[in-house]
Amino acid sequence: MADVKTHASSKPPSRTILSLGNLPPKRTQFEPVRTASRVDPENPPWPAYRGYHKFSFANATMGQRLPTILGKAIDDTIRTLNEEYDETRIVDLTKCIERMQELMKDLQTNQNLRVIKDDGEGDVAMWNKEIAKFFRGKNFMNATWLFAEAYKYRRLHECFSISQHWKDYDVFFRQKCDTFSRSSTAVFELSTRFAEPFEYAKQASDADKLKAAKLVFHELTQVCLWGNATDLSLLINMTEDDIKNLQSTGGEHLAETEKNILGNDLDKIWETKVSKLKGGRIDFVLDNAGFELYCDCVYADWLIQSGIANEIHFHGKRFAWFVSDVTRKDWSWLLNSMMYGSLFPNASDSELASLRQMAARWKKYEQEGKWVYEQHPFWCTGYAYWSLPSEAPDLFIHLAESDLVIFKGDLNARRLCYDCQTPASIPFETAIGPMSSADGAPPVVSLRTVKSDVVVGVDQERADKLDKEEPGWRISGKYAVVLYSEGTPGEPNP
Ligand SMILES: O=P(O)(O)OC[C@H]1O[C@](O)(CO)[C@@H](O)[C@@H]1O
Repeated sequence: MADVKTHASSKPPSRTILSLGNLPPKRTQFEPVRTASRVDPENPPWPAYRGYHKFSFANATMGQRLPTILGKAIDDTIRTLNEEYDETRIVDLTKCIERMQELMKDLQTNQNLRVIKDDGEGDVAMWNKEIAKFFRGKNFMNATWLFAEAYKYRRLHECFSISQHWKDYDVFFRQKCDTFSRSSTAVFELSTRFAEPFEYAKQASDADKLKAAKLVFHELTQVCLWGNATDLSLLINMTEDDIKNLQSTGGEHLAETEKNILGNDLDKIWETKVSKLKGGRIDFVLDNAGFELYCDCVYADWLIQSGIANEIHFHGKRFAWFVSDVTRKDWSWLLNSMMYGSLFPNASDSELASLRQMAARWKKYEQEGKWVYEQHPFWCTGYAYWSLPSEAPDLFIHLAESDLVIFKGDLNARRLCYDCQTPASIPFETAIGPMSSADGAPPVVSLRTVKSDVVVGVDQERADKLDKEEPGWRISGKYAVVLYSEGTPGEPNP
């Protein structure tokens, strides 16, 4: 073999200096970096966040938060194990715990992402196609944060879904129930206002009614928005008072917090959409169980009573997801414990009656088909919503029939915007790509308290100032956005 160092071709070429004076000037900003057709889960429209990025919340989440969350999940399962008496179930659950410990090892030693085992769930094909096409050879820290974090929750589900007796076990269920029962002040603040059917003043003219409806819309949308501040995955060490502060629902507090809504389309949503809607269909893509779900339901109740909607679809998760997301069990738990439970030992009889009155009405909505709870497998995948029309066309066509789709919370916002380093000033419509521009894309609202890096639809100067003066503002949950896209009416063509 020729010595590479002395071979003629290894000599550096002599330097040629080009004069480029007549070419167009260099640009420094290219937006978006990738056009929709070149975007894929490993290559979002702007550079992705990844676990190894120390500048991003991805790093703390993948490195510390996820192992802590998994450790608590193991503790919960051991508690259940200690309460079990049947030998076959005990042996079966012990294996689930061993699988969780293996997952912990994979996470802490940053293993490559393997395929999901076939546990008969409707999402296995979607997961494995995405892993095979885009994440082969990637590990927890260098895969995109959105995918790696979602993948961890799917692997956690697999620990149970391949068991015999514990397929639907929810390691976060105890915690979810617990926060709702610790939210009594805000729970009764709302139930005592909204238990009685909503009515306009007797002499009110149509104009008065519209004005009153606008005010209620403004305030209830904010109640629904700030209900998202109580997120179990972040509030592990919260005191009762901290929770109370986050949940204040009084008018004064709302006026104060409206200043913290950095991108605020509330008026636009009312003027162009909600005020014109009569007997429409509204969809909620839910986020957290317990108090946030309760706020969503209070809001949905008013949307029905005011005649704005006659059908509400609630989209939840099929299994335990990002700690506190709503599953069907959480949904039933909320309505039934409001109706029959004894969660609030210090509440007065009249407060408890208000809660039961509301629960009875909500259950009736369900029986009448005015409220529909759904759980499409796509919601528990690692795909961003840019992929919703192509990966879940049935779901897209279903959403296209809605008059308004409200996406709750931070994770939904991350998935709408592809969870990448989008400049803050990029308009919401651009940031959500096909969910705004695809044929049939429905009107979409994002109600989000900001708890992770990606922020769009916000004045760039304000975002830059906060980056400089208030480090941590992107993950504190102190700020929020209410962003709206009108969509692209027409026949869906996913
Ligand atoms: O319940 P939310 O509002 O979706 O928030 C979930 C939290 O978890 C994260 O996914 C990070 O783990 C962030 O999106 C956010 O901090």
